[in-house]
Amino acid sequence: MRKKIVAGNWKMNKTPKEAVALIEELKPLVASDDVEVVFCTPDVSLTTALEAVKGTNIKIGAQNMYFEENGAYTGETAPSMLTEIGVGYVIIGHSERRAYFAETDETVNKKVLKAIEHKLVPIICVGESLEQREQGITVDLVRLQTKIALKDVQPEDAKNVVIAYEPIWAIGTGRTATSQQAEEVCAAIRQVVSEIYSQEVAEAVRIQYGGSVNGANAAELFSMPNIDGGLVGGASLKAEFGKIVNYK
Ligand SMILES: O=C(CO)COP(=O)(O)O
Repeated sequence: MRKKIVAGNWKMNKTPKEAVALIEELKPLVASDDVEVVFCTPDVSLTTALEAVKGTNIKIGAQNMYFEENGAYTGETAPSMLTEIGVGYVIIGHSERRAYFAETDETVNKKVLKAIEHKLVPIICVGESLEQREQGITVDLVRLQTKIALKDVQPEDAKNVVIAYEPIWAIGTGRTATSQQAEEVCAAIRQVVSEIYSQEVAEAVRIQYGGSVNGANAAELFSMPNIDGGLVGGASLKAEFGKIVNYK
């Protein structure tokens, strides 16, 4: 049985002080033995966030990292900088990074490989635009994004990655994919993982849905057979996140 994983992507929200206040508010609400809970905070809040979650099951993740070890890459964060402070997860290839910061399937793959080398769990984001959905190429596109992201990833490592299916048209719009739409694409992702590796790897890999997940729709989405939790934006910054984690 795959353990569900619900991650909050805080995006560029909350100063370090605000992050602590939010974590203190959410701590009692997100307590769960069944669900892995991750808060992905801005980099400058990671240290205080790690302090704030001590003694709980909550894990802390970053929202991005670079694929080099160190060097002249102004403004970037190296994987060892994350692991040294105790970060365990990192979002890779979010559609906002692809749209505003020129990330490509190839840089996503480099980051995934580097994250794995450093024993960070990558949360790899894939998903189509509205135009692509209307063209009927969603599954083709998401298959391709998944294949390129996992290039050269070894089967044992692939079992531990998390893939987040986030249709761009559903992000921050209040327009959630229906559970059938989300399930169809998450099933297609699991199918491509089984084609690349094996049924065993496909059964192990966790696939999240993201895009306007809220307290009211989480239960239906997360009960679908191929949806193993969610990557949550707006609603992860509110008490509502507790309802999403405890969706049952
Ligand atoms: O982009 C998202 C999570 O990474 C989803 O954002 P919203 O939940 O705000 O739609």
